[in-house]
Order: sequence, then structure tokens, then C-alpha cells
Amino acid sequence: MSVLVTGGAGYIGSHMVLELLDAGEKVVVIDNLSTGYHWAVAPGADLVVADIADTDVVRQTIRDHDVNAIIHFAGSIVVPESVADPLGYYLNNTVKSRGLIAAAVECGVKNFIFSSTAAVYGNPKENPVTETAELAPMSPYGSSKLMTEIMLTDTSRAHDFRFVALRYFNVAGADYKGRSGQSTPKATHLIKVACETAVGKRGQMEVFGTDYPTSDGTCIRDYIQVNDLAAAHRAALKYLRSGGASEIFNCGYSKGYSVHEVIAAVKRASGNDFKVVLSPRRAGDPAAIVAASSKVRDALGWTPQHDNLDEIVLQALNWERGVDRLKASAT
Ligand SMILES: NC(=O)c1ccc[n+]([C@@H]2O[C@H](COP(=O)([O-])OP(=O)(O)OC[C@H]3O[C@@H](n4cnc5c(N)ncnc54)[C@H](O)[C@@H]3O)[C@@H](O)[C@H]2O)c1
Ligand SMILES: O=c1ccn([C@@H]2O[C@H](COP(=O)(O)OP(=O)(O)O[C@H]3O[C@H](CO)[C@H](O)[C@H](O)[C@H]3O)[C@@H](O)[C@H]2O)c(=O)[nH]1
Repeated sequence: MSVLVTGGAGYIGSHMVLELLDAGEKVVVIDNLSTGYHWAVAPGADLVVADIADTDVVRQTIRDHDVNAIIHFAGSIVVPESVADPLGYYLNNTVKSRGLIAAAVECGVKNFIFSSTAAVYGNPKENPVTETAELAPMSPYGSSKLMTEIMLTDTSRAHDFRFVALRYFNVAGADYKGRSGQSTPKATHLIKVACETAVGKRGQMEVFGTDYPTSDGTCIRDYIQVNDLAAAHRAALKYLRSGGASEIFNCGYSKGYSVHEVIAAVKRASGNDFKVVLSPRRAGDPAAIVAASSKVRDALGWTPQHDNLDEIVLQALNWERGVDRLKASAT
């Protein structure tokens, strides 16, 4: 029996593969390497280089590897890009997920875990935001993920098929053992951009918006460390395998940090007082979003191990310093 990880060559997926291998699971990855890397897939896992839209390959992989659970990370992830190219996002995130879910049902795979996002909430009326809050995505990215959640809910009602959708808040940091990290090309995420600036890959960075109704005027987010997030998926896998009902859980720490606070943490960790430019707001950014996390803690017994912004930033910084060497040695 194996677990199929789609998008397992990407940032979060590569950490999931490590988490599963560490737990003694057999793992097969399907990834088209559009933003992922061959070298990011741990050697203990099999990699099938294919698009999830190729459902013949998906079905064959499920059968060849006796797959009994799918963890679905493959997708497009940049909010502003989704505003510019909504149909591209609905294709890659929604239409292709539909094909994958159909292949799972056809092949009798009953357990499915989906990478959803806090972006389904849009700009929440209250923080921390609970799973029952109004769903009002502010971008095609958020809508494309919400539509997949809806497909999963309807499919689980019609078939012998159960799912867990995990709504990630802001994923950050790198493997605590240094085996993987974020290598996304042209990264847009705050901690990644700040670390690239700290190590001199960028001359400066921007703060998008200083006039939000928050303590220091910059946006507030809940940053969850990537190994902790992978551990939540493994807890969800155990839950589904033991017969748990389909569920949706937030994944965050219930703690918010402002953009200024995050940049200060990166400056502290790097010892580099790099240049920061104050810029206008970025389209589509909610002012503040922080997860209510008691549901995932109670139902899955999830207990974070890396809930510390300084640790998260240091991991990201160490990864940034070493990643080019790693990439070069793999090519
Ligand atoms: N990074 C975050 O903060 C965050 C937050 C919420 C949700 N998510 C979700 O988590 C998932 C993983 O995100 P990530 O940060 O690791 O991004 P990533 O870009 O590093 O990983 C995505 C992986 O999927 C692959 N892929 C994309 N489209 C594919 C397709 N059609 N067929 C096969 N492979 C395909 C890419 O090559 C890449 O390896 C995404 O679904 C994303 O929406 C991420
Ligand atoms: O160079 C930068 C990059 C980001 N920011 C700010 O930092 C905050 C966090 O931005 P990120 O781009 O790191 O993350 P987002 O909150 O926009 O989005 C992330 O979290 C969302 C859920 O909250 C989605 O899941 C999405 O996929 C994921 O990218 C925002 O206020 C953004 O404007 C800057 O000021 N400068």
C-alpha cells in the first residue's frame, strides 16, 4: 500500500514526503515539475513526472503502487497571478482536481487529503477565524480552492470516499533537519522574500501597505511551520484510515504577526539591516487573518512542535544560504 502525493516535488509536498517516509509509509509522487524540482523528492519515494490532468497516468500509478490514500498538493499558488489569469487557475486548481478526484473514485481510493487555504475566507469579519465563518474568497485562487472543497463534499456524499481539507494559513520555514525548504522560482511569500534580501539575492524588499487598521498599519498573518503542517496531514491520514468522517480544518497557530514584525525577525536572525521600502497596498490582501485552531488540535490530536517565529525565520534563512549549493549538486 502506498500514499500518492501530488505536487510532492514542491515546497510543502516535499516535506510531506519526508514526513511519510520517516513514518515508514511507501510513497509515490506525481508532479509535472512546473514549480517543483526532481531533487526535492526524497530518494525513498518514487517520482512519476506527469501532469495530474493525465488521468491515464494517474489511474496507472494508483494501480501499480496499490495506492490507498491521496494527498493532493499540486496546484498554482500565487494570489496576484490568479487575478491576472483566472482561467489558468480554475484549470490547474479546479478542473484538474476534478479529474484526480474522479480517478480516485474509479480506482476505489477512499481517503483523500486536500491542500486548501485561508484564502477561502477572504477578509474575515472576526479573528481568529473559525471553520464555520463566512466563505468569501477575494481572489480566483481562493475561489478555485473553494470550488474543489465543494466537489469533495459532494463526492463524499455520493460515493464511498472520505476527505479532509486542510485550510493552511501562511506556510513558512524549512525542514527542521535541513533536508528541504522553499525553492519556489520568483517567490512572492513574505518570509522567503525577506530571507532572499537578507542574504543579498535582492537589493531591497517592499512592505505592501502601511495604512491597514492593525497595530502598526501592516497586514497580520498566522505563520505555520512546514513540518508542523506535514504532521497535521499525517494525523489526518490516520484519522481517515480509522474511519473518520469527511472534515475541514484550519491549520495555523492562532497567533498573528505583522509584516513589520516578520521583517524585524529576519533582520535579527541574519544580523543584516537590509533596505525595506514602504509601498502601497497589494491588490487582494486581507488586513488580518489568524486561524482558530482548536478543531484540528481536538479532532486530530495535533500538537505543533515549531510554533516560534524566530525558529521559523532561522530555518528559512539557513535554507536560503544553502539551497544554491544543493541545486547545483543535483544538476
Ligand atoms: N505556501 C503556502 O503558504 C500555501 C498556503 C495555502 C495553501 N497552499 C497550497 O499548498 C499546495 C502546495 O503549495 P506549495 O507552497 O508547496 O507550492 P509549490 O509551487 O512549491 O508546489 C506545487 C507543486 O505542484 C506541482 N504542480 C503544479 N501543477 C501541477 C499539475 N497540474 N500536475 C502535476 N504537478 C503540478 C508543481 O510542480 C509543484 O511541485 C498548493 O495546492 C497550494 O495552493 C500553500
Ligand atoms: O515582499 C513582500 C511579500 C509580502 N508582503 C506582505 O506580507 C503579507 C503576507 O504575504 P504572502 O505573500 O507571504 O502571503 P499571503 O498572505 O498573500 O498568501 C498566503 O497565504 C494565503 C492564506 O492566508 C494563501 O494560502 C496563499 O497561497 C499564500 O500565498 C501580505 O500582507 C503581503 O502584502 C510584503 O509586504 N512584501
